[in-house]
Amino acid sequence: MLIVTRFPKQVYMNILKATKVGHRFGGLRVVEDFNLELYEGDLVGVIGPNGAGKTTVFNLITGVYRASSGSIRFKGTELVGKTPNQIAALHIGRTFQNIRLFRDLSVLDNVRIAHYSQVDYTPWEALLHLGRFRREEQRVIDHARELLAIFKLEHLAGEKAKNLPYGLQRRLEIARALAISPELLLLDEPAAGMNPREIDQLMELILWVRREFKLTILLIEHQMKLVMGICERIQVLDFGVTLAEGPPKLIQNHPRVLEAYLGEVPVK
Ligand SMILES: Nc1ncnc2c1ncn2[C@@H]1O[C@H](COP(=O)(O)OP(=O)(O)OP(=O)(O)O)[C@@H](O)[C@H]1O
Repeated sequence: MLIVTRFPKQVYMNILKATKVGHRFGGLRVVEDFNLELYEGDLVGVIGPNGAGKTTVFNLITGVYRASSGSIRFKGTELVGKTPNQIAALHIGRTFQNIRLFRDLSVLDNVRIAHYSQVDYTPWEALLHLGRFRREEQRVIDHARELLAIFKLEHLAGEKAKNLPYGLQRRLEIARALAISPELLLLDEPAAGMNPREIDQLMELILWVRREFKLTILLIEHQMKLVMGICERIQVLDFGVTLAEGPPKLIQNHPRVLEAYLGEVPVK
């Protein structure tokens, strides 16, 4: 296992290592020679123009797509070839670019359902409502309520998800992703559609969640304020190829990044 020393006396374990990852849709190569290393506690951003391959990278990590080539290792375990459920069971959580809540279920049930890949009872115990089933059910409900309280959504527990304002739906998605107790959290455009005040709150929330849940976070974002404000490292994709990577200051002034973004997104 690779380790890196960032500060004296502290070592950080390698969490994710993507090596020479490639992906094609038919004849179209959308990710090429993608490399990424994440260390425990990292907060890293992936940026790039529309269609650059960012969400595809998330889908490759989470098993939605199977990489055409290369390797993606999570704490040493190869993810390529695993199903999304198997990958979630390894404690890799994610949110989606287009909110994917169960719109007609309550806020509480949205978080509750996410726990079921990890409950510890047999179908028989569930059918007969035996002790272990009841205890597990209570544990799931308690944990779901705890998460709602953390995300200041507890008072909306009984409300249908679709009735929440957009910003709160995004927050609920993050709460739900935390239900599987992730070690690695992937956030796909968490600030999409948010107003500047909501973005400020989201930035604080992401930093707090990372600290509180001891997470490693990889996020895709078009909102440069958020990316430049909280990410320690940024990887820039364009046409599936990494254009640049490094700390925000370096990326902000990188000529190839400015060129790729010209006329699209203000980098400052
Ligand atoms: N299921 C699919 N089948 C075919 N092509 C796809 C599929 N999903 C994505 N693509 C193509 O792959 C390329 C990369 O798409 P991707 O969604 O990863 O980009 P992105 O960087 O996340 O873009 P955006 O910022 O607009 O979300 C695009 O050209 C897209 O049209």
